[in-house]
Amino acid sequence: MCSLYSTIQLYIMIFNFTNRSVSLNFSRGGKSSICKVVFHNMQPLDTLYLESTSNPTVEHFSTLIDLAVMELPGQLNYFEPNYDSERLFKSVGALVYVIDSQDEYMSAITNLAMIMEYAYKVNPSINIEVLIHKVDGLSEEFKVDAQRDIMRRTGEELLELGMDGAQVSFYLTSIFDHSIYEAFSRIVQKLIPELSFLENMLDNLTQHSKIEKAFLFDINSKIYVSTDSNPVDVQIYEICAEFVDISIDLHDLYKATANNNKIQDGKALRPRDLKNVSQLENGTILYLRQMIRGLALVAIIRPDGMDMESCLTVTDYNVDNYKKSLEEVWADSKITTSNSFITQS
Ligand SMILES: Nc1nc2c(ncn2[C@@H]2O[C@H](COP(=O)(O)OP(=O)(O)OP(=O)(O)O)[C@@H](O)[C@H]2O)c(=O)[nH]1
Repeated sequence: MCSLYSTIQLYIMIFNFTNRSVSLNFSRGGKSSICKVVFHNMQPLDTLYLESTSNPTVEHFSTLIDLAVMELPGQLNYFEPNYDSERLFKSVGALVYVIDSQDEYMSAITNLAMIMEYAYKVNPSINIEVLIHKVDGLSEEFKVDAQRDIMRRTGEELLELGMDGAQVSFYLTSIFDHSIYEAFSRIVQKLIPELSFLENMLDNLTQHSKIEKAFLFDINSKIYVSTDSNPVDVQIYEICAEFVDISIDLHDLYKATANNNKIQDGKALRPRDLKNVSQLENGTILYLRQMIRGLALVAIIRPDGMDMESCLTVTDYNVDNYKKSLEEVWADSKITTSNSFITQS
Protein backbone atom coordinates (compact mmCIF):
# COMPACT_ATOMS: atom_id res chain seq x y z
CA MET A 1 0.00 0.00 0.00
CA CYS A 2 1.30 3.44 -0.76
CA SER A 3 2.34 5.80 1.98
CA LEU A 4 0.34 8.98 2.22
CA TYR A 5 2.97 10.78 4.16
CA SER A 6 4.32 13.74 2.30
CA THR A 7 6.74 16.44 3.21
CA ILE A 8 5.38 19.74 2.19
CA GLN A 9 6.85 23.09 2.79
CA LEU A 10 4.84 26.17 2.27
CA TYR A 11 6.14 29.59 2.72
CA ILE A 12 4.41 32.88 2.84
CA MET A 13 6.41 35.77 1.62
CA ILE A 14 6.45 39.34 0.54
CA PHE A 15 9.72 40.61 -0.84
CA ASN A 16 11.17 44.02 -1.25
CA PHE A 17 14.10 44.82 -3.42
CA THR A 18 16.43 47.28 -1.77
CA ASN A 19 18.86 47.03 -4.67
CA ARG A 20 16.45 48.77 -7.03
CA SER A 21 16.42 52.51 -7.47
CA VAL A 22 13.16 52.87 -5.63
CA SER A 23 12.99 50.97 -2.41
CA LEU A 24 9.69 49.17 -2.30
CA ASN A 25 8.09 48.32 0.96
CA PHE A 26 5.53 45.56 0.80
CA SER A 27 5.32 44.96 4.50
CA ARG A 28 2.01 45.11 6.43
CA GLY A 29 0.36 43.13 3.66
CA GLY A 30 -1.09 40.69 6.19
CA LYS A 31 1.37 37.75 6.29
CA SER A 32 1.66 37.49 10.09
CA SER A 33 -2.09 37.90 10.45
CA ILE A 34 -2.72 35.04 8.03
CA CYS A 35 -0.31 32.75 9.92
CA LYS A 36 -1.78 33.70 13.30
CA VAL A 37 -5.41 33.34 12.24
CA VAL A 38 -5.05 30.13 10.24
CA PHE A 39 -2.44 28.28 12.28
CA HIS A 40 -2.85 29.74 15.77
CA ASN A 41 -6.59 30.40 15.99
CA MET A 42 -6.06 34.10 16.67
CA GLN A 43 -9.22 36.21 16.43
CA PRO A 44 -8.97 38.36 13.26
CA LEU A 45 -9.51 41.62 15.15
CA ASP A 46 -6.57 40.86 17.45
CA THR A 47 -4.23 41.04 14.45
CA LEU A 48 -4.58 44.82 14.62
CA TYR A 49 -2.08 44.73 17.47
CA LEU A 50 0.52 42.56 15.73
CA GLU A 51 3.93 44.12 15.46
CA SER A 52 5.88 44.14 12.24
CA THR A 53 7.93 40.95 11.83
CA SER A 54 11.62 41.71 11.56
CA ASN A 55 13.09 38.21 11.15
CA PRO A 56 12.09 35.20 9.10
CA THR A 57 10.13 32.68 11.12
CA VAL A 58 9.47 29.03 10.44
CA GLU A 59 6.94 26.76 12.10
CA HIS A 60 6.22 23.07 11.62
CA PHE A 61 2.83 21.42 11.79
CA SER A 62 2.60 17.66 11.42
CA THR A 63 -0.76 16.18 10.54
CA LEU A 64 -1.48 14.46 7.27
CA ILE A 65 1.41 16.36 5.88
CA ASP A 66 4.57 17.76 7.33
CA LEU A 67 3.76 21.37 6.77
CA ALA A 68 6.37 24.03 7.32
CA VAL A 69 5.14 27.58 7.14
CA MET A 70 7.79 30.22 6.73
CA GLU A 71 7.05 33.86 6.98
CA LEU A 72 9.53 36.16 5.33
CA PRO A 73 9.18 39.75 6.45
CA GLY A 74 8.89 42.47 3.86
CA GLN A 75 11.75 44.56 5.16
CA LEU A 76 14.49 42.06 4.32
CA ASN A 77 16.24 41.56 1.02
CA TYR A 78 16.48 37.82 0.40
CA PHE A 79 18.83 38.22 -2.52
CA GLU A 80 21.60 39.48 -0.29
CA PRO A 81 24.49 37.05 0.02
CA ASN A 82 23.44 36.49 3.66
CA TYR A 83 20.45 34.49 2.52
CA ASP A 84 20.78 31.20 0.77
CA SER A 85 17.90 32.04 -1.57
CA GLU A 86 18.61 29.19 -3.93
CA ARG A 87 18.27 26.63 -1.15
CA LEU A 88 15.22 28.45 0.18
CA PHE A 89 13.38 28.28 -3.15
CA LYS A 90 14.52 24.76 -3.94
CA SER A 91 13.11 23.30 -0.75
CA VAL A 92 9.55 24.60 -0.85
CA GLY A 93 6.52 23.08 -2.54
CA ALA A 94 4.55 26.29 -2.76
CA LEU A 95 5.29 29.94 -2.60
CA VAL A 96 2.41 32.02 -1.29
CA TYR A 97 2.67 35.64 -2.29
CA VAL A 98 0.40 38.12 -0.53
CA ILE A 99 -0.81 41.22 -2.36
CA ASP A 100 -2.64 43.85 -0.31
CA SER A 101 -5.70 44.65 -2.44
CA GLN A 102 -6.36 47.83 -0.46
CA ASP A 103 -2.97 49.27 -1.33
CA GLU A 104 -1.27 50.31 -4.57
CA TYR A 105 -0.32 46.95 -6.05
CA MET A 106 1.57 47.65 -9.30
CA SER A 107 5.03 47.36 -7.72
CA ALA A 108 3.97 44.22 -5.89
CA ILE A 109 3.09 42.64 -9.25
CA THR A 110 6.42 43.60 -10.83
CA ASN A 111 8.09 42.14 -7.78
CA LEU A 112 6.07 38.94 -8.03
CA ALA A 113 7.12 38.42 -11.65
CA MET A 114 10.79 38.84 -10.73
CA ILE A 115 10.48 36.38 -7.86
CA MET A 116 8.73 33.90 -10.12
CA GLU A 117 11.48 34.17 -12.70
CA TYR A 118 14.05 33.30 -10.04
CA ALA A 119 11.86 30.66 -8.37
CA TYR A 120 11.22 28.73 -11.59
CA LYS A 121 14.90 28.81 -12.47
CA VAL A 122 15.92 27.05 -9.26
CA ASN A 123 12.74 25.02 -8.70
CA PRO A 124 10.64 24.41 -11.84
CA SER A 125 8.05 22.39 -9.90
CA ILE A 126 7.25 25.13 -7.38
CA ASN A 127 3.57 26.17 -7.13
CA ILE A 128 3.05 29.91 -7.22
CA GLU A 129 -0.02 30.95 -5.24
CA VAL A 130 -1.09 34.57 -5.06
CA LEU A 131 -3.41 35.80 -2.33
CA ILE A 132 -5.23 38.98 -3.32
CA HIS A 133 -5.69 39.81 0.31
CA LYS A 134 -7.86 42.09 2.50
CA VAL A 135 -10.76 41.94 0.03
CA ASP A 136 -13.22 42.44 2.90
CA GLY A 137 -12.78 46.17 2.33
CA LEU A 138 -13.88 45.93 -1.33
CA SER A 139 -17.35 45.76 -2.85
CA GLU A 140 -18.29 42.59 -4.76
CA GLU A 141 -17.88 44.40 -8.08
CA PHE A 142 -14.55 45.90 -7.12
CA LYS A 143 -13.25 42.51 -5.94
CA VAL A 144 -13.82 40.97 -9.35
CA ASP A 145 -12.30 44.00 -11.08
CA ALA A 146 -9.23 43.92 -8.83
CA GLN A 147 -8.72 40.21 -9.48
CA ARG A 148 -9.08 40.65 -13.24
CA ASP A 149 -6.69 43.61 -13.20
CA ILE A 150 -4.06 41.84 -11.09
CA MET A 151 -4.25 38.71 -13.26
CA ARG A 152 -3.92 40.73 -16.46
CA ARG A 153 -0.99 42.79 -15.21
CA THR A 154 0.78 39.70 -13.86
CA GLY A 155 0.33 38.10 -17.27
CA GLU A 156 1.85 41.14 -18.96
CA GLU A 157 4.82 41.22 -16.58
CA LEU A 158 5.45 37.51 -17.14
CA LEU A 159 5.19 37.95 -20.89
CA GLU A 160 7.88 40.62 -20.74
CA LEU A 161 10.12 38.17 -18.93
CA GLY A 162 9.39 35.48 -21.53
CA MET A 163 7.42 33.40 -19.02
CA ASP A 164 3.97 33.58 -20.57
CA GLY A 165 3.17 29.89 -19.93
CA ALA A 166 3.96 30.08 -16.20
CA GLN A 167 1.22 28.77 -13.92
CA VAL A 168 -0.02 31.10 -11.20
CA SER A 169 -3.16 30.64 -9.08
CA PHE A 170 -5.03 33.58 -7.60
CA TYR A 171 -7.33 33.61 -4.57
CA LEU A 172 -9.42 36.43 -3.13
CA THR A 173 -8.84 36.27 0.61
CA SER A 174 -9.61 37.91 3.91
CA ILE A 175 -8.93 36.84 7.47
CA PHE A 176 -12.43 38.04 8.38
CA ASP A 177 -14.22 35.19 6.61
CA HIS A 178 -13.56 31.63 5.46
CA SER A 179 -11.88 32.63 2.22
CA ILE A 180 -8.41 32.37 3.76
CA TYR A 181 -9.08 28.78 4.92
CA GLU A 182 -10.53 27.85 1.56
CA ALA A 183 -7.44 29.23 -0.20
CA PHE A 184 -5.04 27.36 2.09
CA SER A 185 -7.05 24.17 1.72
CA ARG A 186 -6.61 24.33 -2.03
CA ILE A 187 -2.95 25.26 -1.77
CA VAL A 188 -2.16 22.38 0.60
CA GLN A 189 -4.20 19.87 -1.40
CA LYS A 190 -2.18 20.59 -4.53
CA LEU A 191 0.88 19.39 -2.63
CA ILE A 192 -0.55 16.03 -1.60
CA PRO A 193 0.42 13.56 -4.32
CA GLU A 194 -2.09 10.99 -3.10
CA LEU A 195 -5.02 13.40 -3.10
CA SER A 196 -7.06 11.38 -5.57
CA PHE A 197 -6.68 8.30 -3.38
CA LEU A 198 -7.97 10.25 -0.37
CA GLU A 199 -10.85 11.59 -2.46
CA ASN A 200 -11.76 8.09 -3.61
CA MET A 201 -11.89 6.90 -0.03
CA LEU A 202 -14.27 9.73 0.84
CA ASP A 203 -16.37 9.05 -2.26
CA ASN A 204 -16.65 5.46 -1.15
CA LEU A 205 -17.73 6.56 2.30
CA THR A 206 -20.38 8.96 1.02
CA GLN A 207 -21.79 6.43 -1.43
CA HIS A 208 -22.36 3.86 1.30
CA SER A 209 -23.84 6.18 3.91
CA LYS A 210 -26.42 8.94 3.73
CA ILE A 211 -23.60 11.47 3.60
CA GLU A 212 -24.09 14.40 1.24
CA LYS A 213 -20.68 16.01 1.75
CA ALA A 214 -17.61 14.99 3.76
CA PHE A 215 -14.43 16.88 4.65
CA LEU A 216 -11.23 15.62 6.22
CA PHE A 217 -10.20 18.57 8.36
CA ASP A 218 -6.95 19.43 10.02
CA ILE A 219 -8.46 20.24 13.43
CA ASN A 220 -5.83 22.82 14.36
CA SER A 221 -6.06 25.00 11.28
CA LYS A 222 -9.48 24.09 9.84
CA ILE A 223 -7.82 23.59 6.48
CA TYR A 224 -9.51 20.65 4.75
CA VAL A 225 -6.94 18.32 3.36
CA SER A 226 -9.44 16.34 1.35
CA THR A 227 -13.11 16.17 0.42
CA ASP A 228 -15.28 13.92 -1.75
CA SER A 229 -15.63 14.73 -5.42
CA ASN A 230 -18.97 16.59 -5.09
CA PRO A 231 -18.49 20.33 -5.59
CA VAL A 232 -17.65 22.39 -2.49
CA ASP A 233 -20.35 24.81 -1.44
CA VAL A 234 -18.75 27.61 0.61
CA GLN A 235 -21.69 27.73 3.02
CA ILE A 236 -21.46 24.01 3.69
CA TYR A 237 -17.73 24.39 4.28
CA GLU A 238 -18.40 27.25 6.73
CA ILE A 239 -20.97 25.17 8.64
CA CYS A 240 -18.54 22.25 8.88
CA ALA A 241 -15.62 24.46 9.94
CA GLU A 242 -17.77 26.07 12.63
CA PHE A 243 -18.84 22.63 13.78
CA VAL A 244 -15.16 21.77 14.31
CA ASP A 245 -14.80 24.88 16.52
CA ILE A 246 -17.96 24.16 18.51
CA SER A 247 -16.97 20.51 19.00
CA ILE A 248 -13.55 21.46 20.32
CA ASP A 249 -15.00 24.11 22.65
CA LEU A 250 -17.55 21.65 24.02
CA HIS A 251 -14.93 18.94 24.34
CA ASP A 252 -12.66 21.28 26.30
CA LEU A 253 -15.54 22.44 28.45
CA TYR A 254 -16.88 19.02 29.38
CA LYS A 255 -13.82 16.82 29.23
CA ALA A 256 -13.55 15.03 32.55
CA THR A 257 -9.92 15.57 33.45
CA ALA A 258 -10.25 12.92 36.13
CA ASN A 259 -11.35 10.38 33.51
CA ASN A 260 -8.34 11.09 31.33
CA ASN A 261 -6.04 9.67 33.95
CA LYS A 262 -8.38 6.92 35.10
CA ILE A 263 -6.84 3.54 35.75
CA GLN A 264 -8.83 0.41 35.14
CA ASP A 265 -7.43 -3.04 35.91
CA GLY A 266 -4.02 -1.48 36.34
CA LYS A 267 -4.10 0.10 32.83
CA ALA A 268 -4.43 3.80 32.10
CA LEU A 269 -7.57 4.52 30.04
CA ARG A 270 -6.97 6.33 26.79
CA PRO A 271 -8.83 9.67 26.53
CA ARG A 272 -11.94 9.23 24.36
CA ASP A 273 -11.71 10.40 20.74
CA LEU A 274 -13.60 13.52 19.82
CA LYS A 275 -17.09 12.82 18.48
CA ASN A 276 -20.01 15.18 18.03
CA VAL A 277 -23.39 14.71 16.38
CA SER A 278 -26.06 17.34 16.03
CA GLN A 279 -29.40 17.31 14.20
CA LEU A 280 -30.66 20.55 12.69
CA GLU A 281 -34.34 21.56 12.52
CA ASN A 282 -34.61 20.47 8.88
CA GLY A 283 -33.46 16.95 9.78
CA THR A 284 -29.89 17.35 8.46
CA ILE A 285 -27.27 15.79 10.71
CA LEU A 286 -23.83 17.27 11.37
CA TYR A 287 -21.37 14.52 12.20
CA LEU A 288 -17.78 14.87 13.44
CA ARG A 289 -15.34 12.11 14.36
CA GLN A 290 -11.70 12.43 15.26
CA MET A 291 -9.45 10.46 12.93
CA ILE A 292 -5.68 10.17 13.20
CA ARG A 293 -2.85 12.70 13.21
CA GLY A 294 -4.92 15.72 14.29
CA LEU A 295 -7.52 15.14 11.60
CA ALA A 296 -11.29 15.00 11.92
CA LEU A 297 -13.94 13.79 9.52
CA VAL A 298 -16.89 16.17 9.27
CA ALA A 299 -19.94 15.10 7.31
CA ILE A 300 -23.34 16.47 6.37
CA ILE A 301 -25.88 13.65 6.53
CA ARG A 302 -29.34 13.81 4.94
CA PRO A 303 -31.39 10.98 6.46
CA ASP A 304 -34.06 11.11 3.68
CA GLY A 305 -36.75 9.41 5.72
CA MET A 306 -34.43 7.01 7.53
CA ASP A 307 -34.59 7.35 11.33
CA MET A 308 -31.63 9.06 12.96
CA GLU A 309 -30.49 6.03 14.93
CA SER A 310 -30.24 3.69 11.92
CA CYS A 311 -28.60 6.45 9.93
CA LEU A 312 -25.93 6.95 12.59
CA THR A 313 -25.37 3.21 13.03
CA VAL A 314 -24.56 2.85 9.32
CA THR A 315 -22.41 6.01 9.35
CA ASP A 316 -20.49 4.93 12.47
CA TYR A 317 -19.74 1.55 10.93
CA ASN A 318 -18.54 3.03 7.64
CA VAL A 319 -16.52 5.74 9.37
CA ASP A 320 -14.84 3.06 11.54
CA ASN A 321 -13.75 1.33 8.35
CA TYR A 322 -12.61 4.60 6.81
CA LYS A 323 -10.53 5.35 9.89
CA LYS A 324 -8.99 1.86 9.78
CA SER A 325 -7.98 2.45 6.15
CA LEU A 326 -6.35 5.73 7.10
CA GLU A 327 -4.47 3.99 9.92
CA GLU A 328 -3.26 1.27 7.56
CA VAL A 329 -2.04 3.80 5.06
CA TRP A 330 -0.14 5.67 7.74
CA ALA A 331 1.18 2.59 9.50
CA ASP A 332 4.65 2.85 7.96
CA SER A 333 4.98 6.59 7.81
CA LYS A 334 7.34 8.42 10.08
CA ILE A 335 7.34 12.03 11.10
CA THR A 336 10.43 13.74 9.83
CA THR A 337 11.40 17.14 11.04
CA SER A 338 12.47 19.30 8.19
CA ASN A 339 15.53 21.41 8.63
CA SER A 340 15.15 25.09 8.92
CA PHE A 341 17.35 26.66 6.33
CA ILE A 342 16.75 30.35 6.73
CA THR A 343 19.92 32.15 7.63
CA GLN A 344 19.11 34.62 10.34
CA SER A 345 20.84 37.93 9.88
N1 LIG B 1 -9.05 44.51 6.47
C1 LIG B 1 -8.16 43.56 6.62
N2 LIG B 1 -7.02 43.80 7.33
C2 LIG B 1 -6.13 42.79 7.47
C3 LIG B 1 -6.33 41.50 6.87
N3 LIG B 1 -5.25 40.74 7.16
C4 LIG B 1 -4.42 41.50 7.89
N4 LIG B 1 -4.95 42.74 8.07
C5 LIG B 1 -4.36 43.87 8.83
O1 LIG B 1 -3.17 44.28 8.19
C6 LIG B 1 -2.26 44.81 9.15
C7 LIG B 1 -0.85 44.28 8.92
O2 LIG B 1 -0.86 42.89 9.11
P1 LIG B 1 0.45 42.02 9.38
O3 LIG B 1 -0.03 40.62 9.44
O4 LIG B 1 1.22 42.53 10.54
O5 LIG B 1 1.28 42.29 8.04
P2 LIG B 1 2.69 41.69 7.63
O6 LIG B 1 2.66 41.49 6.16
O7 LIG B 1 3.02 40.49 8.46
O8 LIG B 1 3.67 42.88 7.98
P3 LIG B 1 5.25 42.80 8.29
O9 LIG B 1 5.41 41.93 9.49
O10 LIG B 1 5.59 44.24 8.57
O11 LIG B 1 5.94 42.26 7.07
C8 LIG B 1 -2.84 44.46 10.53
O12 LIG B 1 -3.38 45.63 11.09
C9 LIG B 1 -3.94 43.45 10.23
O13 LIG B 1 -5.03 43.54 11.14
C10 LIG B 1 -7.55 41.29 6.14
O14 LIG B 1 -7.84 40.21 5.60
N5 LIG B 1 -8.41 42.35 6.02
